[in-house]
Amino acid sequence: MTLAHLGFDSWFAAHVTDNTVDGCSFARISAVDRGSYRILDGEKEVPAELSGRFSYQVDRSGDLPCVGDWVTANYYNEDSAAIIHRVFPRKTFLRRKAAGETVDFQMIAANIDAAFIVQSCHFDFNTRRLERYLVMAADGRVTPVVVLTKTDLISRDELDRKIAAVTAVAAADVIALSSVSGDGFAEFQESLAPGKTYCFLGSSGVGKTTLINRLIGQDMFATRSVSDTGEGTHTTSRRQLVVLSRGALLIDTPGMRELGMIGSGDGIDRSFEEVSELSARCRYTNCSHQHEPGCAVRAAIDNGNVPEDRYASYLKLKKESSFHEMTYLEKRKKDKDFGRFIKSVKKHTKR
Ligand SMILES: Nc1nc2c(ncn2[C@@H]2O[C@H](COP(=O)(O)OP(=O)(O)OP(=O)(O)O)[C@@H](O)[C@H]2O)c(=O)[nH]1
Ligand SMILES: [Zn+2]
Repeated sequence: MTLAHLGFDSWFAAHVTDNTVDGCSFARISAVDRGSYRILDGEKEVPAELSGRFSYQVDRSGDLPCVGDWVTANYYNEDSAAIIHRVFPRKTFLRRKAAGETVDFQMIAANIDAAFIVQSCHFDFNTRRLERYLVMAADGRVTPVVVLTKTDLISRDELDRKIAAVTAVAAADVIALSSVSGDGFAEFQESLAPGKTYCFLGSSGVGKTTLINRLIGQDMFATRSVSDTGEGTHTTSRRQLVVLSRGALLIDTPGMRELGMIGSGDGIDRSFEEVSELSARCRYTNCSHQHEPGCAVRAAIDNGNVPEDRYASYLKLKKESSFHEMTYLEKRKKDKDFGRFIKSVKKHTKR
């Protein structure tokens, strides 16, 4: 297996710099457990820790490596352990607000090509909740795919209505399946591309674990737990990035299972594009869309082009996220700094 099989593509190759390379290898973070890491390079998976310099330079938790990150590392002790020197810029990410009053974000996973937003057709189905997950995906530029599970529990008509309700709020593909009858599973599995990274988001009980276990199946590489390597107390965590037998990559972290808090306003504007586009057409640039004359948003609600409840959830999400806007802007600036740093060194990526 090569780095390309683990998802190292031309985007990352273009972000290689002389600085990042000097004598280091590239690897992908496969597990994080309280400051200790596991890294994978296609041939081996070893425990790793951050270099002193890196630890010292990191000033916010979001800059620490998370599952799915590409890093540069030095191996030692006959390649049985490694030191992490740098984290590559993230192509995409999932993050949530850190607990408490801070404005920091907690990175949950990076470099995910598509997030499966799972809702059960049965009890969990809720388009408002779906919107939250869509915003979270849009925030980190992850492509959302909606998966409706437990189709065995409802009629075909009801399923059609649910699919229509999803497509009304989500610019995303919709997959419907049942892990009990097996309907839709094969198509779902075939939609996973080798070398692409996926994850599952959704409330507890919607059927994520059932689906993941079915995908992983009996694959030994995927299911062998990290602790099996017997390397002591730091390796008790389960591997969080697994390679499925058909070559697709799956990220499943404990943090992903407790998602719920949204990230930033930018994601909201992206997933409520029709609303944010309207607001650009209001007469006043600082329009509150409440009673100003020439308000394009109110006009669209009044003539039924934008459903009132959709607009209400847009406002609600905006309000929740405004507190974190600052952090996001800071982050953007940082990304720009990273951009300046880019010098392509393609020869280092031929492996
Ligand atoms: N009828 C039906 N039940 C299902 C289906 N998929 C899963 N279940 C059941 O739903 C329950 C919850 O499934 P899980 O896979 O544990 O759900 P989860 O989303 O992983 O939940 P957490 O582990 O709490 O995050 C279990 O009792 C499953 O057997 C399905 O397609 N149809
Ligand atoms: Zn307005």
